[in-house]
Amino acid sequence: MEAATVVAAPVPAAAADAAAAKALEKKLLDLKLTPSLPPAKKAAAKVAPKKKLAGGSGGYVLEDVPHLTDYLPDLPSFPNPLQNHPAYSVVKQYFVNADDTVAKKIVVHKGSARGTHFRRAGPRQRVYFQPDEVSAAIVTCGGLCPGLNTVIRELVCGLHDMYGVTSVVGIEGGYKGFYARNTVELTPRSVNDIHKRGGTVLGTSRGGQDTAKIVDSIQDRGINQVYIIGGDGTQKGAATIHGEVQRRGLKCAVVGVPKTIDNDIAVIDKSFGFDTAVEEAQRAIDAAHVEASSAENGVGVVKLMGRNSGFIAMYATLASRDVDCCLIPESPFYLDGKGGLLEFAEKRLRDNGHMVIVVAEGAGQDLIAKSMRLADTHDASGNKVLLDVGLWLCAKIKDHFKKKAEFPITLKYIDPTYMIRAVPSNASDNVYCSLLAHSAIHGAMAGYTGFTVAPVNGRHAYIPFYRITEKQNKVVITDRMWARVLCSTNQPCFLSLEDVEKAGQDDEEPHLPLVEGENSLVKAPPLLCNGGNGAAALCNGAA
Ligand SMILES: Nc1ncnc2c1ncn2[C@@H]1O[C@H](COP(=O)(O)OP(=O)(O)OP(=O)(O)O)[C@@H](O)[C@H]1O
Ligand SMILES: O=P(O)(O)OC[C@H]1O[C@](O)(CO)[C@@H](O)[C@@H]1O
Ligand SMILES: [Mg+2]
Repeated sequence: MEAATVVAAPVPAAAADAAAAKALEKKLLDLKLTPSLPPAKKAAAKVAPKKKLAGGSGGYVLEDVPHLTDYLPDLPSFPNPLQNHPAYSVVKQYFVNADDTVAKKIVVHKGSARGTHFRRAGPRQRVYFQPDEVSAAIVTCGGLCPGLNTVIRELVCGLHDMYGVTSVVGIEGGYKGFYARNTVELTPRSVNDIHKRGGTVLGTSRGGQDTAKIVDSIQDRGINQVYIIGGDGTQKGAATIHGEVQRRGLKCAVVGVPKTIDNDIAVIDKSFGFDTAVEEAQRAIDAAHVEASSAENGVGVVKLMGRNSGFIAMYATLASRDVDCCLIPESPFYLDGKGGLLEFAEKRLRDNGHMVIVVAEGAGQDLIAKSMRLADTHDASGNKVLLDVGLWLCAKIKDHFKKKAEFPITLKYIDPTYMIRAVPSNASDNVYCSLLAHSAIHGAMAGYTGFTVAPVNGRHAYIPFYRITEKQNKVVITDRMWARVLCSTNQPCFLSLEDVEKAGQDDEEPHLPLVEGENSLVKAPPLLCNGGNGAAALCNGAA
C-alpha cells in the first residue's frame, strides 16, 4: 500500500489501548512517517510558525511557504497530468518556473534592496498527489461575502477538470462542521450553477475553532487537501490547523483562500467580494442622494460595513461623487465645535440644500462608547460587537437641528448593511474567484501547504499564513488615497497634527523630507478643514 494512503487513514478508536497504539506507531514508523499521538494525548499544541527564508543577491528575500516534503522527505512526486490535458497542452510555458517569485514591493528606487518576495502561484511540472489519491475538503468560515459560491464551484470543477480529482466534500457550517456535522459530497454537477447565488451553499459560522477536533476529523476522514475560505480570523484558524497537521505528520495540504468584503487582509492586492460590495453600496448612496436632494435641507445617512477598515466606505464615496462626508474607523472625527461634523453639515446645507454622509460601521466607536458608557461585548469569534454608529449619528444630527427652529431638516437613514454582502459576485469578482481557486489547487497538488493564495501586485502568489495574519489591512489616512476622498468631498479632516503623526507611524512607506516651500505640511493653507483642531494637513500630498 502506498504511504500516502495510509497516513490519511483514520486512527482506530481503540488506539487508546497501549498495545494498539504501539502497533500503530510501529506501522507508521515503518512507513517513515511521524506517528499520530494516541487520542488521550491529542491536544493541539500551539507551535510557532517556522519561517522559510532564502536570501539572494541585491537584498532579495524569498518568504517561502511550507512544503509537504519539509516533514515527509520521502514523498514521491509524479508528472503533472495537465501536460496531457487537451486544453492546456498547447499552452506555451504553461508551467511556472520553479524559481518564479513575486515582489511584495513594486515601486523601487535605483539603490533600494530588492526586498521581500513570495512564491509565484501556478501549476508545477511535478505534483505530489495522484488524482485518485486526493480526498479534498472545502469549508467556508466567517461572514458572508459575494463570490464564496464561485470559489467553491471552481475548486470542485478545477480539481475535477484539470487534475481528474473526483473526491471532494464540503464541510457544513464553518469550522465546527468538521466535528459536529456530516460532510456533503461535491461534484461538478452539484455545484454547476451555485455561482449565481449569494451566500455559501456550505453555510458558515463564527467561533467553534477547536483545532484538535478539526484535525482529528481531517485524519479520520482521510482528507488530504483542505481548502479554507475565510477572512483574517479564518486564516489564523487555518494556520493552527496546518501547525497541528504538520505536528501529526499528516500528508495533508492546508490552503487558505482569503475572503472578506472589508478588504482588511494584509499584503494582498484586494480580497474577493470587495468590488461587488462597493458596487452594491453605490445603490444605497444613490438612493440617499435622491432622497436628500428632493427634500428641503435633506440629509441622507448611509451606514456601510467595515469593522476596523473603512475601504468599502472610502471606495464607495470615491466612486459615487455624491457624498459630502465619509467617516471611517481609521480617521477619528468629532461632532461639536469649530471644524466639527455638525458645523460642516450646517454649512453644506446652507450652500447646497442637501448632503449625503457615508459612515463605516466601525467609525466613531470611541465617541459612542463615551456617550453611552456601555461595556464591550464580543461575538463567538472574539470580534468586538460594534455600537450602531448610524442610528447614533442620525440622533445627534436631528438633536442639533431641532435646537435651530429656523433650520428644519429632513433626514433619511439607509442601512444596507447585509444587502451589500448577500448578493452574488459581479463579473470581475467571478473571474477573480476562479483564478484564486485554480491557483489554490495548483499549489496543493504541487505539495505546498500552510499558505494563503492571493494576488500581490497583480500576480498570484503563495503567502505564508503568518504574513497574512500578523496585522490587518487598514486605510492609511496619511496616504494619497484618503486625501483623494477628502478632496472629493471637501469635508473637514477632523485631525490634529498629533493624529496625523500617529497615523503615519503605521505607514510602511518612509516619509520623504519635503522640498522646502513645496507641499509643506506646516506652511500649506488649510485646504478643507476650516481650521478644525488646527489640522491643515491631509490634502497636501494629494497630487
Ligand atoms: N485567532 C484565531 N485562532 C484560531 N481561530 C480563529 C481565530 N480567530 C478567529 N478564528 C476562527 O475563524 C473563524 C472565522 O473568524 P471570524 O468570525 O473572525 O471571521 P473572519 O474569517 O475574520 O471573516 P470576516 O471577519 O470577514 O467575517 C471562526 O470559526 C473563528 O473561531
Ligand atoms: O455577520 P455578522 O456576525 O453580523 O458580522 C458582521 C461583520 O462581518 C463583516 O461583514 C465582515 O465579514 C463586517 O463588515 C461586519 O462587521
Ligand atoms: Mg475578520
